Amino acid sequence: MAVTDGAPLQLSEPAAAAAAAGTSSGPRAAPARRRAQATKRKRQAPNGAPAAKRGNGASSLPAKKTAAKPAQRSLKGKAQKVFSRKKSLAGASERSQEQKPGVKTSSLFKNNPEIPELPRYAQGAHLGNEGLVGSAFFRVDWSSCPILFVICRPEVKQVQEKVFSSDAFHELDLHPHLISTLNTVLNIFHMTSVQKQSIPALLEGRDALVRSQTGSGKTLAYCIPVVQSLQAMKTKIQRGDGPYALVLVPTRELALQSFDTFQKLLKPFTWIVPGVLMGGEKRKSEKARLRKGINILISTPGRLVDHIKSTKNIHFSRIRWLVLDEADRILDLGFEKTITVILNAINAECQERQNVLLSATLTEGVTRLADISLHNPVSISVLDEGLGQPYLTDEESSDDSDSLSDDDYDDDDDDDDDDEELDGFAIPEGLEQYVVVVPSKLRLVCLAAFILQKCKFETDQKLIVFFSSCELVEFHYHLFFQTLLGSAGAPASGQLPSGGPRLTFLRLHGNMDQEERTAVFREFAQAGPGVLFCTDVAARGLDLPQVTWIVQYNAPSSAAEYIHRIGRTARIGCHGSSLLFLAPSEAEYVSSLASHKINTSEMKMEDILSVLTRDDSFQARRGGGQQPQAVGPQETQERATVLQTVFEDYVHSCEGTVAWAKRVLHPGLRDLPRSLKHIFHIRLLHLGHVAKSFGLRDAPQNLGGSAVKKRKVNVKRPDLRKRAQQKHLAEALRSEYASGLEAGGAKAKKQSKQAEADGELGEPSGASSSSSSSDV
Ligand SMILES: Nc1ncnc2c1ncn2[C@@H]1O[C@H](COP(=O)(O)OP(=O)(O)OP(=O)(O)O)[C@@H](O)[C@H]1O
Repeated sequence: MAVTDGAPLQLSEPAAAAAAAGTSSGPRAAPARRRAQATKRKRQAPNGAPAAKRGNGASSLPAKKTAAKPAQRSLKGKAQKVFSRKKSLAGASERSQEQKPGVKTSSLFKNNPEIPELPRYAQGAHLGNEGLVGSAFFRVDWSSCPILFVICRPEVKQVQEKVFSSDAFHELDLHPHLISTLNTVLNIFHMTSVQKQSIPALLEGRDALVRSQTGSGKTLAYCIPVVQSLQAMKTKIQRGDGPYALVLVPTRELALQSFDTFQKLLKPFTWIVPGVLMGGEKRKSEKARLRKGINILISTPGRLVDHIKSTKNIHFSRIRWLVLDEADRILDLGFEKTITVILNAINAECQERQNVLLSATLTEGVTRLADISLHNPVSISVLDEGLGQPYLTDEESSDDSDSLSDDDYDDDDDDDDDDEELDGFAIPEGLEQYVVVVPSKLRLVCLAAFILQKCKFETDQKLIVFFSSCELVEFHYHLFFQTLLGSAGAPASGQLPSGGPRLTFLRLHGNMDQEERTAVFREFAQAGPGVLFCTDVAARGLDLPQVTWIVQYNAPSSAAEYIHRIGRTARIGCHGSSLLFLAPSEAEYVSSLASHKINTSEMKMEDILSVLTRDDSFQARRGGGQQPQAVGPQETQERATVLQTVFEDYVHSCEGTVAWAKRVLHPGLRDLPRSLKHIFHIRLLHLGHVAKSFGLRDAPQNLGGSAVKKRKVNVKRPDLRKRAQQKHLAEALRSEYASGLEAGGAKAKKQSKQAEADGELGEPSGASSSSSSSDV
């Protein structure tokens, strides 16, 4: 991999000097002139970043429903407050620094909990830098790491699956134009393993239950037989005939993806018209398209039910194919009842059809769905033999995703298993998985350093960074965009080679309007190097080419989610890597993953941070420039402090951003599986330290200085405890729904009702979610 020199990022002198001295210039120190200049620039996009609403992430506006207006406003034009290239601004800042003592940036490297040693088989990875040795890096403070644990897990192997077969498409009995489209338009010649097994069976007219790893070509496995059979119908299909094939997918992006694939395959068969229905689109124009006729109908379940109820021109009398893609996800999102309504509607009009159900995992719910939707199906699984049963037993499958109760926060109740459905699930061979254990205080700088490492010092890097909620995505997107883009994203500086890496920041989550989501999805799919900040809205099924790294900044809610997230890289036989961030108190999660045959290697935080020594933008400056620069670990620490100061200065540059940072700080309030509560729990984190990872200088008052104290009170007073549990539950539900995917809880119900009223049911329906999965 080519390594390039980094472009220096020019910190204003005082910021650097303050950081070197452990201080920073506070926002109030900024003179009026500087503010005025910043305001003047407000509407100018930072260098290299467009000012459009969407696009490469240049927008200063958080997505519609996410961030509060004051915070939005405060963000505009702030970036260069810190990264000013203008001497006059630096000078102004310097003067203010002299006039008013700055705010101290407390040490990032003191009083951190010890980083526990991971089991030997989880180690060995490094970034390729001359390493800093971590042993002397931290002072142990056991008081902030109250729980000791012993890691003990079985040795596991990464499951591997042969992606490609040696069989070419032309060996199949397909229309020659279909084969040439595959070869010339899609540039595809040989079948993947799952295609090799599925396509012949489907061409024979069988129903099929298909299970295969992420990125193994499942979409074409059903698209090809559908197109082949429809173009071959004796009576030529007319547009006005309506749907011959119905494809149900869980999310809008997947609907678009499937639609794109059909569109390509149908190029030689122009009389067959594909169409997509999905939440977020205008219902009226969808009705008009239905009236004209759609022969291959791709839809999200909620929106289809909406049309079934309200659109006269929808009928299923000619349906020959029913495809349920990502069936596990459809059920996870609470669409069981919705699917039942759709099945009943189709069955009422036609019985004779082929049914295909594709799922990465086979839970009990998926099995039930297969039972009611498939007839004598062929079961296709291209996983290694002996990797477990395709179906789960009742005991293995505890489908409780939508049955949260107060007990979810009951510390004593650990009788549940989080991610039961992974037996036999495959991780692509070319995927290397890493974990980095980072104390809370250093989280933010570590993520920034990793992004800089990949995007500034390496070429052709495309990263997806997963967060657990829309708010977290918005917050970090803006924070990084405003503070880092000056260095890596706007390589006007001569040190980056011309045509070299150019950093793009994008974000994708469920609170963005559909137009923006579609644009971002398409842009990132086609983009070169860049970083996509997202929720799990992008975790499943999305085919985003050439993604090299998956970063999980917030841990996934289950091992299944972990696999879906990392499945966005190393697709279709390519190589890719993933990195999971964990706090020291969360290190045991490595064992939990290993128990599901998910084997990670450790990446050292020090190695990630050491990239900062290659970037003189973060050089700490000393008074008069007399003292020698630090070297080795000390230099890394100083530069990390400079970077943290940049973040803190930015966040504290106005009340809006401080308030925003406080609002998104909800550690441990996510809907995590009960069996993992002992790993991911707010009481195990030091809130003051966590606050630093949001660019805050102190722990927010309203969250209390010590979560441990809170807990003690709650233990003594059950009534308070219960109330706290309910509050946590509400937060968890809100957070999960806010990811744009998960449904459940009062808010989801309310939203669903609203959506029903608006006729916008493309996204998961809370009403459906609250229904019991056993209804199917
Ligand atoms: N036979 C093939 N040869 C080369 N590339 C292929 C082949 N089949 C599919 N692809 C490409 O592989 C990528 C992944 O395919 P696809 O999205 O269908 O995978 P998937 O199994 O549905 O993944 P996921 O489980 O994540 O949804 C796509 O870009 C697709 O064009």
